[in-house]
Amino acid sequence: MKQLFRDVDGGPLCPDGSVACIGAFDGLHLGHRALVRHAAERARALGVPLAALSFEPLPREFFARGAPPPRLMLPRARAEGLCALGADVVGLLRFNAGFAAMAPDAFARRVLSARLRVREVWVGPGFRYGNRRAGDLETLRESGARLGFEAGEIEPVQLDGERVSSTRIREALGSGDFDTAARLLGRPYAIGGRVARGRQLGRTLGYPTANLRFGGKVPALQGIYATRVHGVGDAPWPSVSSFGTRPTVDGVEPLLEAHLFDFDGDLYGRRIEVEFVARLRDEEKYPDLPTLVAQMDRDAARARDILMQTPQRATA
Ligand SMILES: Cc1cc2nc3c(=O)[nH]c(=O)nc-3n(C[C@H](O)[C@H](O)[C@H](O)COP(=O)(O)O)c2cc1C
Ligand SMILES: Nc1ncnc2c1ncn2[C@@H]1O[C@H](COP(=O)(O)OP(=O)(O)O)[C@@H](O)[C@H]1O
Repeated sequence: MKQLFRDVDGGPLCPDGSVACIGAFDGLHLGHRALVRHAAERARALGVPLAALSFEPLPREFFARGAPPPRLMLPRARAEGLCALGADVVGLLRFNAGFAAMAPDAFARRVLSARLRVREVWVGPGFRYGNRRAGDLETLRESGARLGFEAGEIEPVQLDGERVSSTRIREALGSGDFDTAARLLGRPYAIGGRVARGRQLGRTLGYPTANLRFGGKVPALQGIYATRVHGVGDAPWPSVSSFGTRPTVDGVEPLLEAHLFDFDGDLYGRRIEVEFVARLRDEEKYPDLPTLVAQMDRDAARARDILMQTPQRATA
């Protein structure tokens, strides 16, 4: 990670100026990538750093409160992805009541001007910001005229005649359509994290599983999947994974658990990425553990077959 900040106020982060791009950036799909890459080119042309601005929690999570909408990626993966696309500074601004109440011009003054000394700001089509979503490209340009920056928006990125959006990706993931999700994302859908300890029951069932927490967020998919785990061997590791609350063992917190085929070793604390290849079924509550294990045997056999027949999806 290059430089991460979370607060609206504080000292200038880019004293010699910057180019900024702003978005929720959930998923970092083809549209987000086009925006960040364009802003990165502008930053290079002007010889200043690129600041990518996003929010945590996501605005729609903040407003939904009780029933937050599912999300595609955790903040760490989003920040790392933004850096990989060319951001030198990443802002994951704390989206709280105070932030939501900020007028558009105050956002421009405090964040864009005081903290980042922006010279250009780039946003996606239809971008809105500030209290009651009152800010748009026009208000950004008005603030810029006073504060000394320019603002622009990129063309919408389309796929199959429709705009690429996080909503379309959530829908594709929900129905297990990983080909469509991968085409919208420009890479296969994967969830990364650090392997945590569980109840150590898996090994007694013959299925040790590397567990990833989803940080209390609502994932965009649930069920049993054929997967490939990145970060263990040199090549993606064939595996079968469960993403759910484990009703059979009275689980509560949703966990992503990956069982790596023909692997025996300690993964605790390791950073891995679980790439989703195909959906096998919904999670079920079984009457006892032998019934669950018999089903896991069938899941594992099917996952092996599918993985053998499915080539690695490409990254754009
Ligand atoms: C392929 C696979 C399928 C699973 N299917 C279910 C399921 O349908 N219902 C369920 O309650 N748990 C399911 N689980 C989760 C197990 O209950 C869990 O892995 C087990 O309790 C071990 O937990 P531990 O990692 O905390 O030791 C599945 C796990 C795997 C690897
Ligand atoms: N084939 C395997 N797939 C996944 N994890 C494995 C495997 N073999 C050993 N492990 C290790 O065992 C741990 C999982 O064992 P498990 O009994 O399910 O414990 P826990 O409940 O703590 O996840 C993993 O985190 C990893 O360190």
